[in-house]
Amino acid sequence: MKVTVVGAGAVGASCAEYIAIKDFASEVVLLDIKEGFAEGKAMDLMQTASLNGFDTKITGVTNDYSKTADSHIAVITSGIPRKPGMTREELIGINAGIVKSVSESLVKESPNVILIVVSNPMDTMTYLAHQVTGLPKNRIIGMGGALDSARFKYRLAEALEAPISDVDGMVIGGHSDKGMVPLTRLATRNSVPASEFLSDDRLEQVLQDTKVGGATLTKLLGTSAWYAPGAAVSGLVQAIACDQKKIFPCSALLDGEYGLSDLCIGVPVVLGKDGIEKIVEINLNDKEKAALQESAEGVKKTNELI
Ligand SMILES: NC(=O)C1=CN([C@@H]2O[C@H](COP(=O)(O)OP(=O)(O)OC[C@H]3O[C@@H](n4cnc5c(N)ncnc54)[C@H](O)[C@@H]3O)[C@@H](O)[C@H]2O)C=CC1
Ligand SMILES: O=C([O-])CC(=O)C(=O)O
Repeated sequence: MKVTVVGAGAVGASCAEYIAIKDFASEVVLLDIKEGFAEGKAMDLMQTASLNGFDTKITGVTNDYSKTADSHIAVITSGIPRKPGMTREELIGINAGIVKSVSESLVKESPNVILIVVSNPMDTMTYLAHQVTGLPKNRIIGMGGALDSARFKYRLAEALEAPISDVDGMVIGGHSDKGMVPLTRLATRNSVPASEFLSDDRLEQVLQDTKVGGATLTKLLGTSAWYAPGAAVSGLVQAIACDQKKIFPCSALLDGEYGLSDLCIGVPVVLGKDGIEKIVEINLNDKEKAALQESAEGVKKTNELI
């Protein structure tokens, strides 16, 4: 199993590290446009192999797509991150051009590849990757919901004063400060609805904290987060590589599901060896439907900018 990660920056390197540590891929190719950068990151990571006990071979290349040939999965993290005070949408001017050329180059060398798009604004970049590559819709996946759900679980565990392994929850909708739809009604602590333990106000606070999860970290760090994003991507890569058939909320091209079409937005999907093997349609209540609809309108507005 060969995995390419484009962009050897904070998220790309973290993602390569988690993939390697889980030791399910034979090879990870890190590619960056900055001369020697991916080579350096790959060498540093390889020097953790004997310490962390993995056999995945990580190589780094400077913009040489021939080295990515016949990748099963490719992750696109190339592009600029936001700075405090910015929205993800403001990155579109620079990142759209990068995602377009990177997607084209990847597919040229690996026509059967499954693409995972991370660069922001992610839902629009996922839509753009569809437009420029024409790959079937199961083979382009946007990563946002897996990360947002991990942040939701973190906030739920904090509110419930419970271990994170005891809580479950999912975030659908666009990967943006306003567009995320944390499904508080369906959140649970060990199968018991979280609403049995938390007041409406506390659950609303969890929801709001989740939606600004990325912005909160960007303010603290001066740039956006990378550990949880890298771990979330590695989870998607593993689900595909190991044909796990796990459900993750991912940005998928919709064609009528949830009453939405012609956009990529976060919905629950089954991930397996063919990428998105199924879009799972869950019954939303009127409030959740309205929130998803509003989120979709926001994503469509951003899509108009490309
Ligand atoms: N979807 C999500 O949940 C998340 C998305 N992101 C997004 O991921 C992107 C990367 O974030 P970071 O890794 O923190 O940024 P970073 O600046 O640390 O790394 C980006 C890397 O991309 C490289 N790059 C730029 N243009 C390239 C090109 N044409 N070809 C190959 N490499 C190129 C840069 O040289 C740099 O090393 C940002 O757009 C950020 O907003 C970040 C976290 C979560
Ligand atoms: O906040 C950002 O800009 C990066 C990102 O998408 C996240 O960490 O959720």
